[in-house]
Amino acid sequence: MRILVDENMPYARQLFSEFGQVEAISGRDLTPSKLKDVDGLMIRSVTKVNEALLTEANKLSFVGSATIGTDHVDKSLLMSRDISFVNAPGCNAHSVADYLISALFVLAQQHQFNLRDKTVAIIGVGNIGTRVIDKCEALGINYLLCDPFKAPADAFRQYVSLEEAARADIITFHVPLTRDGQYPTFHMVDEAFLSALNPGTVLVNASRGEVIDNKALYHVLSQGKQLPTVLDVWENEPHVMAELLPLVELATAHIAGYSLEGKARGTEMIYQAFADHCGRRVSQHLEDFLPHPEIAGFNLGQPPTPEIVQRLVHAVYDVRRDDKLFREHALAGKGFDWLRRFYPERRELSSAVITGNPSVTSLQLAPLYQLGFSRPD
Ligand SMILES: NC(=O)C1=CN([C@@H]2O[C@H](COP(=O)(O)OP(=O)(O)OC[C@H]3O[C@@H](n4cnc5c(N)ncnc54)[C@H](O)[C@@H]3O)[C@@H](O)[C@H]2O)C=CC1
Ligand SMILES: O=C(O)C(=O)[C@H](O)COP(=O)(O)O
Repeated sequence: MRILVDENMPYARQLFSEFGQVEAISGRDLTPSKLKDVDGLMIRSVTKVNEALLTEANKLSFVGSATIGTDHVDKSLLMSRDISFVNAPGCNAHSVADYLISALFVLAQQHQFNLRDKTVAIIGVGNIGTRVIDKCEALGINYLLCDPFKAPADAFRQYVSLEEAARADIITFHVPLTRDGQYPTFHMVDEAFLSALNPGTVLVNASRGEVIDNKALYHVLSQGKQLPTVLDVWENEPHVMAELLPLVELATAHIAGYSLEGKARGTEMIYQAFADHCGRRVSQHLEDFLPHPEIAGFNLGQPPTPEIVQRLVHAVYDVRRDDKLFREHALAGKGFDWLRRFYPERRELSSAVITGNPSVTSLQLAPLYQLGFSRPD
């Protein structure tokens, strides 16, 4: 059996070798001829799976994407050709939510506001949005939910319209990229949306670049409207709109989901699905591969104050590291893709165990666990 795996997929060679011959490829540069006589194709979001790519795919029976998003894959085409498709729902949801919290702490510091006085509108309440809710609750931040698909069937939570959500202090997008239907997300943030926002509204996009019309954003920001903006994703990646970069407060190379755990979980999920597809039992597990984190935990000598919580989060992941690298390299040559290919190891908050000395009660530590840190065994 021949299997192609994206080179940016941790542990893929070890896992998929048990099924046959594995070749690592650059997902963005995959050409049709590479798929001749290939049985399984394991990709990430940079590989567009369409008619053109599959012209020489004479044996392909399985495509796995180690990602949450699936907008890069023509699923009906795969179905029509009897090729199984599997993605990895939720694999890096914790990672994206960690990214958001790390970014909000930075903005709160830069703009001298208290997150507890702010309301966050969460647009898209799926795997990521739900984790963002947990983190907001852990930090005592108010939130509004906007998800027209979830709202009708969710008796436990209240939802608001996008117009109401737009009045929040912070708006964060966790939607898939869609172009059809009643609530498409393509350019859901356009010039009209941006113009209607109160000055000072914080915008965060860690979903897909095309959710925000980048030209409109540039236009509104360049006219001097204050909208502190965090962009992890960009229209036309890997080609970032250069003029927009200086106007954005935090800028990163589509790495919100790039914790080692998030990426490795994605690989493991499609490995398990491929084993099923082949009628085999899995014999390897992620926990056998993940290395010990550099920061294994913290022992608190006093109850956690907001400042301590921020320092703990930034000790595990500080988005300013990635923002700096982005500004130095993203616009040059293959900079955007290299920042992703050679992404420095980053761990999820859950990789750090929090304990306290006897003066710290478990009740005082509970919000840290809700935020995503781990409890001792
Ligand atoms: N920046 C990054 O590194 C990453 C980005 N993503 C992006 O985040 C997206 C969301 O991920 P998950 O939460 O795991 O997906 P999910 O499928 O669990 O949740 C998405 C939610 O968005 C809702 N939604 C769809 N259209 C909407 C609209 N017009 N308005 C409001 N809500 C809408 C859906 O009903 C659903 O509840 C992915 O599709 C992917 O594009 C995912 C992982 C990493
Ligand atoms: O999971 C998703 O959806 C994502 O956006 C990925 O984390 C993005 O990473 P690549 O697939 O582009 O490496």
